[in-house]
Amino acid sequence: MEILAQIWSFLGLLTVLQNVLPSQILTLILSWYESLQDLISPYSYFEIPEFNGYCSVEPNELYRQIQLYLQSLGTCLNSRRVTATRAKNSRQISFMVAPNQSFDDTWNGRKFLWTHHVETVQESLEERRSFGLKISKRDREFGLNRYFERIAKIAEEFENSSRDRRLFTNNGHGGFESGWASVPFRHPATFETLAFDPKLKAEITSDLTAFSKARDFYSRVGRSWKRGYLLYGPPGTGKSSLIAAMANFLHYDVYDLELTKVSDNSELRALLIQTTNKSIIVIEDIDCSLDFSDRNLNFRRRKLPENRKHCQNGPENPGQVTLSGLLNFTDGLWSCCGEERIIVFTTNYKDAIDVALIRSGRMDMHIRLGPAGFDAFKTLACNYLGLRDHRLFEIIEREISEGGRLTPAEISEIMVRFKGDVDNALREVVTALKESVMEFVDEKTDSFQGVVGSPLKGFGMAGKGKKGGLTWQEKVRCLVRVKSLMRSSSSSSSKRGI
Ligand SMILES: Nc1ncnc2c1ncn2[C@@H]1O[C@H](COP(=O)(O)OP(=O)(O)OP(=O)(O)O)[C@@H](O)[C@H]1O
Ligand SMILES: [Mg+2]
Repeated sequence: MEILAQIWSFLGLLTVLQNVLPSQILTLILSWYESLQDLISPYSYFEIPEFNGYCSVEPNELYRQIQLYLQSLGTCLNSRRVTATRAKNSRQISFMVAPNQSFDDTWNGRKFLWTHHVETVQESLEERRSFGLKISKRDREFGLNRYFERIAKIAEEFENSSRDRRLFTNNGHGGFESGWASVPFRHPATFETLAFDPKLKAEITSDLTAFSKARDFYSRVGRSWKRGYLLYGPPGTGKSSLIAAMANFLHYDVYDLELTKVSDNSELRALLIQTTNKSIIVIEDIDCSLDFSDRNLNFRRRKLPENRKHCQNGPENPGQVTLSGLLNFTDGLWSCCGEERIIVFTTNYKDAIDVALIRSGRMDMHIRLGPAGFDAFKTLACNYLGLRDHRLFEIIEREISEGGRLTPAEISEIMVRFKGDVDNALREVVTALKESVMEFVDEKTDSFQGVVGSPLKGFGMAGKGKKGGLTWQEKVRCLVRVKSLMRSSSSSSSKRGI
């Protein structure tokens, strides 16, 4: 009350003085009064404006961090009025202290009183926003820096975990502005739902975590903060799903770059410099997308076109971007624009790629995805059928160990078809595994016969024809024999220096 009375009388005095004193003297008196107040008040006051400087458009990072920090408290904000908003196409609700309302924060036994100031500038009708902080002078000395550090940390974590991520694609119209089109990224794949070797999973997740925390490391060693992954393996083994899981794990945006739609290297550069930090740039089927001829003519003569027979665009239509153009961005001068980016190439045929593109430093981690092992099968059974164990698991494990090769996509397709009918789903998996063993044996016996003549001679199978009439058990036995024969034939070949 006493302070109020003081202010009231001061304001009265001020009005009188305003009429008699020049404005410079008035300003001086005001600032003396404020200094005096600061001296006797037990509190310190801070003003954190939205922009750095009065007429500046440069955002104040501290304001943004405080905003995120308050948002992270969500419904725990103990302000009398809270505004709740949701962006279009978003699932996230954001909470914020309503304009000109206050909020109490307590940390380490110290109190911080925040006020969200919003005032409208009369001439332009623009809103000027800031946060005001009131703390006791004692706390200012002891804990303010650490309190702001804590705010920055929580704000970053909240931003990473809550921001809506987007999936971008180059729409092929070219040009700087219209290069990328985007939709919200909501792929459900995670490392928990992915079915592959648990050791490999752990290796990838720890590599990603280490990368995302390595800002200081990369700047210390003088490298741009990015990492390359090459994912290779047959169709349906989970390459695209793994990319989605990586993006979900790190909370990154995804840029799906369709190289065949990029007209030339300069358009590629324009597209890539528009990509944001904390993103994964994906080039799928790299072997079908790139002209490898400019760096390595021998490679092209040697390996093309037979290595591109599988490409849908046809072996001779890989797009106009050259290997040099891409390398210039992956680790040339342009590689330093932007940070915290992951570049992922996928291919079904690793051998079809120029080694220059996938050497370490460019593609740091090479990940082979193959047919489902027993662990992968168990993950799929748990995801699709809700099963942790079943009497047929043992048989399935044996089939897989004896050479049954189904991709996770094939197994999931069976499980979707028989969902709700666990026994039949598993029986179907067993049958499909057996068939895959037979196909494998057929392939191998064919190729082996090409090398050393008929391997079936001497197996007691003569007269049954080349492969026909064999049961799958016979074929498995045959395969084991074929394998050992192939081993001995290759070792004798190498001894002979072939
Ligand atoms: N490892 C896996 N774990 C769980 N599901 C998988 C896995 N691999 C494949 N699938 C299932 O199969 C479907 C196809 O997989 P995905 O597109 O990731 O394969 P891909 O290796 O990228 O194939 P392609 O080489 O044809 O592009 C996915 O939608 C997913 O349901
Ligand atoms: Mg794919």
